[in-house]
Amino acid sequence: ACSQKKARNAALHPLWQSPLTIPGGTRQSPINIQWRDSVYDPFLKPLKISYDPTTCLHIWNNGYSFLVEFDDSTDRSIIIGGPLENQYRLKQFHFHWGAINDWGSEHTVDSKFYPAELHLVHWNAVEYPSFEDAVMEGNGLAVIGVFLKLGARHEGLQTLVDALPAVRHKDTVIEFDVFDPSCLIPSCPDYWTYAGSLTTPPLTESVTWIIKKKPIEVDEDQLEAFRMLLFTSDGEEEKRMVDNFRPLQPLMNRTVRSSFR
Ligand SMILES: COc1ccc(C[C@H]2SC(=S)NC2=O)c(OC)c1
Ligand SMILES: [Zn+2]
Repeated sequence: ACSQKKARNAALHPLWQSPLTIPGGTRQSPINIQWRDSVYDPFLKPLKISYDPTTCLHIWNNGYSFLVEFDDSTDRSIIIGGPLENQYRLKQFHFHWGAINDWGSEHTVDSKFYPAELHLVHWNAVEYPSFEDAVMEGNGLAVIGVFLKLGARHEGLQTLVDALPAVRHKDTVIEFDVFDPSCLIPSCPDYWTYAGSLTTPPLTESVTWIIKKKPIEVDEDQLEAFRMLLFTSDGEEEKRMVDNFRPLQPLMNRTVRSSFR
């Protein structure tokens, strides 16, 4: 049986060959957000987002997702307010998606999957000297999650989609020097927030999650553009980059708060 398990594990994408849960993990992500169990917190502030589009650096395919990375050497692109004690600096954003539209998001709402989910990753540069340090601290990171649903074409996303063929293979990168990711965040201020973790190794429990209630709309061609990316490097047998989301994790002793009634 253990050799069967080993064989099954070997069939998994490297992302999931490591343990799916970390021993002793009490605040793992993603989770299902049960709307009726979330608790309205009147003390939650509005989230303030101020990004400088010229801090955008490049897009790269890291073999798990495609990331748009930002110059985080100054406080030019930051978020503040919401559930956060400090301001946090934008480091990168990336997406998770499925092979088909029935699944793809990491978080679910009342057990409903969305076809994709955007993560905007920020780190606490007020208290920690580097992103790598912040990744190891309970209040080190703040990730804004935005659900993508099938609908109208998203013009802001299209500039990103047009660049994807150039990063089709793992470890390819292209310059991408002006992009304002706030165009990917719904204007509706409503969000849920909870204490969680990275959703890929090292799975550290360092993320304050801010999950926007309203999804953004993207069209089928834009989702298909995500699905033509590859997990594999040029010259390797092609494996389509799809289903790059972690399974749901137990809520354990956590409450999800909402910024709205
Ligand atoms: C070593 O530090 C890391 C490693 C991996 C990711 C990406 C994961 S975590 C997340 S949220 N979604 C993802 O796919 C990081 O992002 C903050 C940070
Ligand atoms: Zn992510």
